[in-house]
Amino acid sequence: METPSVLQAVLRAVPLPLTAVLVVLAIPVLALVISSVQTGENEPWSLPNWKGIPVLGNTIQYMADNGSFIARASLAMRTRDVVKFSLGPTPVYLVTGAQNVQALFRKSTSISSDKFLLMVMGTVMCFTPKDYAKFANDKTGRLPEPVEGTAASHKGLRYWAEFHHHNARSLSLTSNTASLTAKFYEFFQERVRPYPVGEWKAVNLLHFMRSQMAGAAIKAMTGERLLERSGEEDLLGAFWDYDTVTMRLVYALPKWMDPSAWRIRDRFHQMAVEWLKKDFDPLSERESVPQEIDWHPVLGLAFMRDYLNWGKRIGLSVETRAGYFIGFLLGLNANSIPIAAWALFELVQDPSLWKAVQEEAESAFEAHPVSGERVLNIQTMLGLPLLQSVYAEALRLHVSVNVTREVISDTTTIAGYQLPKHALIQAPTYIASLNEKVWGTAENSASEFWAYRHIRYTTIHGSKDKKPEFAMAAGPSDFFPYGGGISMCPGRHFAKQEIMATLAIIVTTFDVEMVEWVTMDGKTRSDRPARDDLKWSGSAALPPDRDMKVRWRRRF
Ligand code: HEM
Repeated sequence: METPSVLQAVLRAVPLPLTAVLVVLAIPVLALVISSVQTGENEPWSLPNWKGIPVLGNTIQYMADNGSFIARASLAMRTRDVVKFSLGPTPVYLVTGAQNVQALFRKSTSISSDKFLLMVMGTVMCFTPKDYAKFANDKTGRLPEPVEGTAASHKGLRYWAEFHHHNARSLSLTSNTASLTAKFYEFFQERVRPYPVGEWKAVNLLHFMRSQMAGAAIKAMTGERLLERSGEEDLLGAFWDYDTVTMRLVYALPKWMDPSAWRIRDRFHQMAVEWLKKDFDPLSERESVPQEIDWHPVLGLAFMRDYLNWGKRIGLSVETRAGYFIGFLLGLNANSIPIAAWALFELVQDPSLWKAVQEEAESAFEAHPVSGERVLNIQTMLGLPLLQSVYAEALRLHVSVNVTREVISDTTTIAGYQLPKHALIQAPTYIASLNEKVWGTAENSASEFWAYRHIRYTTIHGSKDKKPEFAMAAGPSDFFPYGGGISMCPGRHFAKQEIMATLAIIVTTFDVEMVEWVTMDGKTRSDRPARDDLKWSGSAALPPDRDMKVRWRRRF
């Protein structure tokens, strides 16, 4: 069971005056640090400190209750495109609006996405201090050509460029995504098939997705040995616990202040270390598995094998390799699964929508030319307008990532404001994708799930009939759940295929009826529907804070 961080516990348990006293005690030290960070000229409007707590007010709220922080910032950003606040000693500029968001995603020598990843490497991804330093000292960037002026002073490997090549590029390749989707589809089907045809069974949907969708995705990516080694239930339990503490780790409170978060991380990390040490490395050394073998039961998919062997080749420790591997598992599951669950919740609550998606999804299944087995044609599925619209709507409503960049040149300009070196710029997806002016219509406000929001009807040539087509209801500056630019999520193609395939399989395989909302223990009836769990605000997809109990019956 996850325990709150010290900061959260203090905020919950201590009456504000005392919290304020604690904070005020820290002010002299912080004021000193803050005064040493240059701020830019021509400053944008500053967000007032939370509860009037001087210096640290916004930092406390950002770290302990990011959801409320973003809600407060969102109000301020109704009339402003840039708002400033301080996160500890670092000035942060929140931005919204097409030009500002696009400026973040453009190729640039002034801003970089490496800082945020470094924060993650040192905490969530368990890099050893020695390996962390290799990345921290490499200023040459991710592109094939080093950042101007850095090549001469750089010695040794270009870690960022290598990392980007293996991590991001490999997953962006269509062939790798196709392999992953094919395996995921196979293993997810295996988990749906055992349900008896025609018999009603009770299922908690979120729990089902967190166990079966995650189990199938991990097996597809890494083979079956990792799951068998600790037992699937234990491994997934450790994974979801780890997922719960990532925000606490990123805004790293020292271990002594928040030991449980680090213990939870270390437990899951250790499972990956054991797998690498006892299964992956010995077998990779004994046999060279050719690239043509796409999926191996102990070593996983070819591109994942390559990624893990790359770390070894360039001298990263087994702890660091296990660390970037568990970071990858986080990418693989922590966002797609809540989004798929939210989409399912919506479909179950609206039987006519379920039926419409079911009929549409049926059209993407066909008989396999050799075995005659019913299979999903992924390309056809990706073109289904309603299913795509449901997927996009779930992402729009439930992803809250503060896409982060650091100013790395002496200064840079956004919306006419000069931002100083080392300042952070953040574009919160939650502000852009809930903007009423952009997404709202007379019938459907921006905050509502409307399955048909991203569908337009076009005339069929020579006919009076109209045909539905998928078209995002707004542009990429208002919808960027996968970030953008060089560090844009490399898993986005797989995520889309995984989420849509999961929905297509479930709606076509089962008839479903809602029973009730339940709390996260899976048993206790909840008197309200699920809401976004804002503990994840700023970092990822927001999971539902309630589960939905349904009964379903296999149709064939
Ligand atoms: C709904 C699903 C997903 C969402 C909303 C999501 C969102 C994001 C976002 C916002 C970023 C940072 C982008 C930026 O800085 O501009 C990111 C990075 C990343 N994601 Fe995803 N992601 C999803 C699924 C996945 C999947 C399935 C994988 C792996 C199979 C994955 C792997 C990664 C990796 C490795 C990075 C780091 C990229 C880098 O910095 O070079 N993600 N993701």
